[in-house]
Amino acid sequence: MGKHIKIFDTTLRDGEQSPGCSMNLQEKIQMAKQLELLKVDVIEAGFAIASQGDFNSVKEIAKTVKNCTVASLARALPKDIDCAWEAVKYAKRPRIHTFIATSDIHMKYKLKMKPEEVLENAVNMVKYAKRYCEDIEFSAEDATRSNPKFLARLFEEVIKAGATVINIPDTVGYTTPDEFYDFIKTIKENTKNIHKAEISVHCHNDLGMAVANTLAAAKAGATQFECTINGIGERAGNAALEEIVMAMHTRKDILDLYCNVDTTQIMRSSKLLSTITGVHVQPNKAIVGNNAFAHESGIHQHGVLEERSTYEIMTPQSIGLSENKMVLGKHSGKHAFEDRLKTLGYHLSEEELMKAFEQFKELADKKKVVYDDDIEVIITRNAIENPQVYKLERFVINSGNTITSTASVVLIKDDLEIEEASMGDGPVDAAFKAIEKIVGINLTLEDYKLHSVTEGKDAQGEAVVKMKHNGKIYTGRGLSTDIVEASIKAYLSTVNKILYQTRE
Ligand SMILES: CC(=O)SCCNC(=O)CCNC(=O)[C@H](O)C(C)(C)COP(=O)(O)OP(=O)(O)OC[C@H]1O[C@@H](n2cnc3c(N)ncnc32)[C@H](O)[C@@H]1OP(=O)(O)O
Ligand SMILES: CC(C)C(=O)C(=O)O
Ligand SMILES: [Mg+2]
Repeated sequence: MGKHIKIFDTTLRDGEQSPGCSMNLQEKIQMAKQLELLKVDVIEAGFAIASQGDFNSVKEIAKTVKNCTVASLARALPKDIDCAWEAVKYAKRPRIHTFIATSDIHMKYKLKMKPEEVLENAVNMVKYAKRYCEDIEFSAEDATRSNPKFLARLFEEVIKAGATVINIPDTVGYTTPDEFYDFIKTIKENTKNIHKAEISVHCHNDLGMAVANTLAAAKAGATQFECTINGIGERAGNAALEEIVMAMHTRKDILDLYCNVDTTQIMRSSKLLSTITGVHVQPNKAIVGNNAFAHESGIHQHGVLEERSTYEIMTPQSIGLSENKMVLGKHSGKHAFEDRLKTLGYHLSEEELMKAFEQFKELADKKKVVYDDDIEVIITRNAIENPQVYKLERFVINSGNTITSTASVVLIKDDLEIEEASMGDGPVDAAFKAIEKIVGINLTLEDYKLHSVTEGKDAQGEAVVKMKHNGKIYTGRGLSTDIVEASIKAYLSTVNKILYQTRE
């Protein structure tokens, strides 16, 4: 089973300190309920003295949440502790979390206090908080840049004063995994009564090592991890809860740690937070990023289709996603394309498949993502296509609002290139006139429509043209991410239809 780790979620406190991540009362309550479903052990609901709104949020969360400890942060000041208690006292399991900085830099420049004053203050405030509440967490802010001997002495005294949890924050995200391991080991070895308190760690991500540092701390004896959903928090954020939890889950073989978190609630928690704050996670974010369970390249898609574990170390279901994503794009291969066709209900012959795949690759070179709609369009267009007498090779358009549009079009017929140029009333008209010169049949344009048939900024446009020839109307369609090209293709498809239907 391994060592049990308590998960202390500070999304609503440190997380909320991220620029742009403020939440109102209702949003905080909603998020707290989701954290309860996620089964975290502690919810740090806010910093009660920060504002009336924060006080109300902590108080309402304390009243609402039943299955987690609810904590409020408080500076080492009586007024902060009074306020924190007034807010958390409604909780089934309340905690006051008080802190003071212990590094020389913070003590000298920020607090303007001597180390002995800081120590005395810390002890007095833990005693003060203890009058209210049994569960007291004490944090030594900027611990990793503090003198370990001083820190051990201070911890020993605050444990004597009643602290139940000793938190060792890497406030500025400065440490490294090996260093943090050694640091905690030293603290443990030099704090005589350390066994009377839980050791907690709180890592920031300034150097991108918050999760690694957190996990390294467990080996040295930490049993509470402080973290946030999506890794939000001051500056570069805090250790991301989903990364810590899934690392423990996926690598139990070497980490030998477990926690109570229901991993299937991870995605929902991440999405709820993004929706509330309007701050989206980067697509390549571990665990909860849009691409974390997506495969675009052919070799990977083929591997995953054969056996998921070739390229997936966790199941999407384990974090609450229904399935992985096969994104079709220019790096995709035939296996994934054929698999998608089957999912869409198409069973093509080898020849049809090769043709459709070629068209798909051509399209994928122009579009970032080829959606199911794009594929449907390729297949249905192929099914209703007439033999192509003329094929578009290339075209050049010169157009603008102060010049007459000109088009030069090259078509292929019987493996020969035929080129013509023309002026026109706009780029499409110029292109149509150039084609007319090449094909030499008499056509009257009756109708011309253009619309988007697929999604995205690079959606495909479909042009539909109706042409009159010898008293009969012929319809042609053309598809491209470029609307002039779609129009030319539509025109050519009409021409080919006429030539096919009037052949002798
Ligand atoms: C590492 C962390 O994440 S710490 C938590 C950071 N979070 C926040 O600061 C968010 C909420 N903060 C706030 O709303 C405000 O800063 C308040 C209400 C806490 C304090 O506001 P103000 O009274 O206006 O003080 P201000 O924020 O400008 O300065 C901080 C004061 O707290 C003191 N202080 C800082 N930390 C501590 C501490 N742990 N214990 C005691 N005093 C402290 C500073 O020395 C400074 O004191 P001074 O006013 O006597 O110079
Ligand atoms: C208040 C403490 C725990 C903190 O957020 C930090 O040191 O980063
Ligand atoms: Mg912090």
